[in-house]
Amino acid sequence: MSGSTPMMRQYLEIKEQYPDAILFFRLGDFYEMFLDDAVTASRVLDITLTSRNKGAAEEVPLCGIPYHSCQPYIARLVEQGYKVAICEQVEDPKAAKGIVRREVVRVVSPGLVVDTDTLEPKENNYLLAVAAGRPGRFGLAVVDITTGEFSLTEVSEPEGLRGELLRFNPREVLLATGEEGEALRKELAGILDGRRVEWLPDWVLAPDRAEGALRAAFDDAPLEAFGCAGLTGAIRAAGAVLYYLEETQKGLLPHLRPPTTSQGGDFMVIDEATRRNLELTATLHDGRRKGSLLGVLDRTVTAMGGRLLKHWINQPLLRIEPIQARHEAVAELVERSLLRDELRTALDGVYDLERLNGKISMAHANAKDLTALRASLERLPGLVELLAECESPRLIELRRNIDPLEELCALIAAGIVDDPPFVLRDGGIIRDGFNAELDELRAVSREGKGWIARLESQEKERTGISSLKVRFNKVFGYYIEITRSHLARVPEDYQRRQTLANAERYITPALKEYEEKVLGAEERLTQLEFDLFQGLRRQVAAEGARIQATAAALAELDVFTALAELAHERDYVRPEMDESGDLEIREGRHPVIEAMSLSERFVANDLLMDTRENQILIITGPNMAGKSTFMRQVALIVLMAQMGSLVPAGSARIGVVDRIFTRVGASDNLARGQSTFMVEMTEAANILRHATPRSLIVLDEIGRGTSTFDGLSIAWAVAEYLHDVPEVAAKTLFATHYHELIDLALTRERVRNYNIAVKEWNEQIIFLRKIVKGGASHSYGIQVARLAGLPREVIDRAREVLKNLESGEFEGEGEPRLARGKGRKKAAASPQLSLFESAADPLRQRLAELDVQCLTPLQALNLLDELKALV
Ligand SMILES: Nc1ncnc2c1ncn2[C@@H]1O[C@H](COP(=O)(O)OP(=O)(O)OP(=O)(O)O)[C@@H](O)[C@H]1O
Repeated sequence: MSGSTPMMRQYLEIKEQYPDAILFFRLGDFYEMFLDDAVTASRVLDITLTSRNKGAAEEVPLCGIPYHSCQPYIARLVEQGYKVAICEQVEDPKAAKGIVRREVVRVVSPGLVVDTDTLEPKENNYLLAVAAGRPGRFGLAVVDITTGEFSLTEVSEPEGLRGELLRFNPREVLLATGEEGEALRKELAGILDGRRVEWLPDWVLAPDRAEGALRAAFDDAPLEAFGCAGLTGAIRAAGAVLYYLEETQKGLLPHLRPPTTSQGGDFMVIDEATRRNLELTATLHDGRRKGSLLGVLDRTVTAMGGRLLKHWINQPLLRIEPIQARHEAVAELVERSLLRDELRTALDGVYDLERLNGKISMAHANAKDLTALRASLERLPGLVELLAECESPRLIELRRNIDPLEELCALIAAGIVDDPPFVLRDGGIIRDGFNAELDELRAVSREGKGWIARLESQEKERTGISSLKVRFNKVFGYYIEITRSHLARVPEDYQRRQTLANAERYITPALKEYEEKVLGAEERLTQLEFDLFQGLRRQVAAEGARIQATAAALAELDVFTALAELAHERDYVRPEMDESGDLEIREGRHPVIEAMSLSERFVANDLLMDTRENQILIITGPNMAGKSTFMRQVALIVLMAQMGSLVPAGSARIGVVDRIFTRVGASDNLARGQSTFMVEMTEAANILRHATPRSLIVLDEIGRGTSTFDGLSIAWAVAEYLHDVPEVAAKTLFATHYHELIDLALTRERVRNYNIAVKEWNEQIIFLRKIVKGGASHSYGIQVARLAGLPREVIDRAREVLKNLESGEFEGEGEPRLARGKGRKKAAASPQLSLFESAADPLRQRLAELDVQCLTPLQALNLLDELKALV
């Protein structure tokens, strides 16, 4: 219907290839959108919707934006999750026979933004592909096209996959159509919200094709070079990413780095729940950086450093030597405060070399980007010299890795003026003396302009007309303008060109001669400048790998100096690292809470955990006492130590931890269609399945989301399991309001009780914030409720009810009912406990038949259910 004109036919043909994108169709100085695209774009961009052939049967909705200010419009559409295909005129309209040839030159989507002005400087903008690997394994490929970073990972559990997705936090995710993609979408439910999902045809991910594409992208290197040989999932995901880049960027990106591959075992594993709960890079309540660990730690002065720091927080190390190497570098910079200041001052003037390099190699960079590169490179010799003083091996290595790129710096300095314009087509970019032809053309143009400028005063004098003016416009070029009242004095040699209401415009042969010179020279000039600029940009792009290597070294240097600055300011210490499995922290503090302005001073606390005597610490104490704070602070100190930072403590000895698990609070995950309790149990099951004796577990009030007895039973069983089963015997911090759990220490040798001290005073409680040995006898829930302002009657009645409950909780001899009985088979030597003292015989029998060793956590849960039914 709308294809009645050749242009519309061309439009529809192109649009057919990009059905899911909004097509920006270049028409002269505008990008036009038609039909449904126009309706959508006019709504999202708030621009006027008009139509072609208005009123006719073939009315076509239409809207447009000027091409020279298209960036903000593209950014807004992409921000809203749309994909934009940019279709340009690819031949000169003057030279075209018939309709101008048009092609899509680039597609922009949330994961493919190259206009770095619209991106957060200290955040990567990731595009991520997920693909299934060998049974039970998942591969991921991640790209940031602004920096050229490309990495592959394989994980072996769905939890790991979700954790990785959260770690990279991509704006766009690539999945294969068909069953595989559908299954992955279900697996990632909740996590994909707010991210664009692009569905790729499944043949793209065929293992052979993907492998071929990956190798072809990097000089046919063998897969071993990328460390991904045999990792089918990672290779397939890489194939997906490369395909999408090829399709949308029209050719691969020259600055894309060969991928690096990581697998389980390289970094500390932090699952999805733990990442969120510990608020590593975003807070739980508003998802912002401020208030998170990253928010506190980030003192970097460059965008590259900011992004690297985030990586480090997200990927703490496991091997002692590299951890210590980082500590040593930071510690040296803490000591040398003058050097640190100088380094930070020098780094402060360094622009985002990674993204500049990306722009340069994708040919998006303008002259200002090259001067920014030059200004950054000029800092390098100074930085290298400052680093010459350093002694720690990592800093010495960084110094070696900084390539001063002096010839590149000199090239840009010689070629580009100090403060060039943003626009590339209007000249004024290339420095005098860089190119002889350019200098000559400039001289001609200058001379001509000078002659024309002098003409005005000469002619005024010759004609005696004081209001005579020499002017220029695009239609007539240069002309002489004389007002009506002086027409009588116009000389013979003036030739009239135009008559206005109160003036006449003239030219002279000499004026036209000079005009030709000037305009000819200028036209040639701008073209030549543009060509020279492009040549320069290509020369710089050819050194992309060196720029990237230097950028990486600078980013790391920035992170070291930033961590040192923070450590100095907040009085952190260098932790001692070993493989002992112990955690010994003196005067530890919570890095984020201590940095907030509290009404009270932050109270430091000690901790001792090991695998011999202090494996499980049961922490009791009233609400609001500081249990969660204490446990999180331990986890954060361990994580900070292993990422290479110094830690907020008086002293610390950290036995390297392989995973940190947390089960904290009630984090609803209704998006996954699970209840609060179900989420809690799923997380607990995950912990029991994956913990190792080298792990650290933080359990905050497990079992709270169900009835008291059910919850207590589960908490009890979980603690016993962590104690008794050697394969999962992780160091565990277990905060609880079930005071019955204190009794676990009676029967389990590596369980210790602690509580957070409070003082009672006039029915009030005073929080002392000190962790002390022993269990708390009391939860003071009612006092805290009173602090919160519950009405007096409610508080009084609660006291009464509590009294009744408490009297029922103990038996005649004052023993808690829970502390008696048979307990698990394993603890034969200890006093026997049973939760089910009064149960009838079938229950006993069922219990006796049980082989606890053979139960999975899920079976254990089902069993509990069954046992309860028997009761
Ligand atoms: N060591 C400390 N020094 C100073 N203030 C602290 C300390 N620990 C905790 N606080 C303050 O107490 C508040 C409550 O702490 P937290 O949430 O850890 O208590 P909790 O015992 O886990 O409470 P609940 O059992 O109700 O969850 C914190 O928000 C913080 O402001």
